[in-house]
Amino acid sequence: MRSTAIILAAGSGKRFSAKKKKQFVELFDKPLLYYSLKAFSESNTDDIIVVTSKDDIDFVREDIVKKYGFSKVKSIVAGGDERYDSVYNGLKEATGDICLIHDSARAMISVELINRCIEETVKYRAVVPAVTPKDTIRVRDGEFGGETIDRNTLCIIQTPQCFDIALIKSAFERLYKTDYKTLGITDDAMVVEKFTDTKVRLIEGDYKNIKVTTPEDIVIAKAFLDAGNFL
Ligand SMILES: Nc1ccn([C@@H]2O[C@H](COP(=O)(O)OP(=O)(O)OP(=O)(O)O)[C@@H](O)[C@H]2O)c(=O)n1
Ligand SMILES: C[C@](O)(CO)[C@H](O)COP(=O)(O)O
Repeated sequence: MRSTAIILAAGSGKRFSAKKKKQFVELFDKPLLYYSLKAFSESNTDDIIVVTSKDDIDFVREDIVKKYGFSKVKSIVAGGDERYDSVYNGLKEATGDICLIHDSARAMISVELINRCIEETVKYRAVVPAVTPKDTIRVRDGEFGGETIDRNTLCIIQTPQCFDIALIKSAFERLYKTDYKTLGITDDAMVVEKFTDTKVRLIEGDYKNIKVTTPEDIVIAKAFLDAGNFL
């Protein structure tokens, strides 16, 4: 089974509110995107597609992919306005049997989790990593807290989100035939479950697999790198 990873790096980082896009912010002299590319390159993934802003394609090719020798990268394509648009642009280039869709903002992704995702996707066709919340979770009700939800009935969804390639391509083709901008699509599992009859299997994620979203997160990511294999 051949696998293709789509590494998403075309966001604008509004919540990160920094001069530089978060996927290019450096940790130990390497851009955040480097860490996902390193992990997927060292994993059992066969091919990699990077999706980045049109203006950043040359930088990604010359200053990241070629500089660090990420030879599994087969193409670098332009992203779109929303995450799902970027995913769709990556899917147009994806080949093989299974596809792993990963946020480059989740720079602490491990080779172990990637390989486990591949193994599970070969069996179940649709797989996402998830972790159990550590905090108490409540529904918002205006300025007040609403119902408190039993956190053991909830899970925090991560990436890579992994699918049989024909399944995910078919789901996205159907998505774009609808009024998709009104659907509030925030991940790929939603698309598969809305537009196919496939249930998405949850596998154990990794608390280190955080999504760098606000400035505090880059400090946490640096601490994880500092900790190395200790954690
Ligand atoms: N149009 C987009 C939007 C997001 N992403 C990628 O999807 C991942 C998750 O998105 P998010 O963390 O929301 O990144 P941004 O959209 O950049 O952040 P913000 O919402 O704060 O602008 C990131 O790796 C981001 O680069 C993308 O490739 N194309
Ligand atoms: C795909 C995702 O990482 C799963 O938790 C998340 O939905 C991405 O959300 P974002 O707002 O695009 O960062």
